[in-house]
Amino acid sequence: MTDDAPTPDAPLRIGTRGSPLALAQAHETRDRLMAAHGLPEAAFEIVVIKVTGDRVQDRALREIGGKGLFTREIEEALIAGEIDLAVHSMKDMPTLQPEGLILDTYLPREDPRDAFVTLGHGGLADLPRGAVVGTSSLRRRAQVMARRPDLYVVEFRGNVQTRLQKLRDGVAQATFLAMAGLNRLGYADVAQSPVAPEDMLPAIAQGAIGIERRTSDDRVAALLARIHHRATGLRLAAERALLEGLDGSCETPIAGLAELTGDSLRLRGEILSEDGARVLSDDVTGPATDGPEIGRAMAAQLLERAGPDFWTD
Ligand SMILES: NCc1[nH]cc(CCC(=O)O)c1CC(=O)O
Repeated sequence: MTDDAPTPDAPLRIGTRGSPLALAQAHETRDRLMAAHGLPEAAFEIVVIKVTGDRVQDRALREIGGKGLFTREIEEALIAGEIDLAVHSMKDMPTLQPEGLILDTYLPREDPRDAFVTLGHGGLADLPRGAVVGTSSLRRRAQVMARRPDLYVVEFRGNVQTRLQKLRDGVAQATFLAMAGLNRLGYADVAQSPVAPEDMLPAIAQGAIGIERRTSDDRVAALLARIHHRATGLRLAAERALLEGLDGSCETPIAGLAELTGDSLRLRGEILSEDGARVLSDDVTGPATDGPEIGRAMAAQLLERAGPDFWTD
């Protein structure tokens, strides 16, 4: 290791939210850095930052600020030099980073699929007429309504335990969670079944962890270079170009998934009206390194087909 490696006296400060999933992701980042550089655990410090999105539990996220709600305060700490890197669920990240920050390091992606979680109802198709599905995601809401217009969708927030309790209390018959979150938290026993992307295309970047740093910090850049997962980076480049082209925020139901097979990349994208009545999708395969172009072209194509009033009607 070089002279400027972090030490127990001057540890590398890893910023994260305090939720169980965020902490698991910060620990995974630390463990990968330890292994890649032969550093002791004491060379790292996990710094928990309280963010608005975690404090406010009684309102829908899009009412209190939409995308960036879980990340803005962490980015401020990074800019202020209170932490040296920030670990994020890429699904929650806007496509543009604040001046002075860069987000180009990805850990190997977890399962990107959604999980259908229920206490004894099989799959979405097996739910009785008029059953209730809990979700706070506009995408999942629209996708459920597209396939089962007879169902009711109610707002569902909180951690995995809270949501399972709501199912036990009969507030809803089913909910959706990211497989990645369940896997990272070790909830293998939770009543769940992965939903095929053909049935429900996941959120852009679902299951991917990204690490943000100060653009000027060459030392951290060098440390992170060794844990970057290239294949995840290629997939995310395609998905996030699609998101950026669609100008996606939390306020619009958008789904997308890129997959790599050897040197070829397949990108699937989908936009939905909020009530799920209109669904437009696209599926394009091209060279693995053309993700940004494929994503941008798909966004333009979908917007063209959607017309100006798709999300405002
Ligand atoms: N919006 C919240 C959020 N952000 C990332 C994940 C799951 C983990 C991931 O996708 O990486 C979740 C919860 C969920 O959708 O179940």
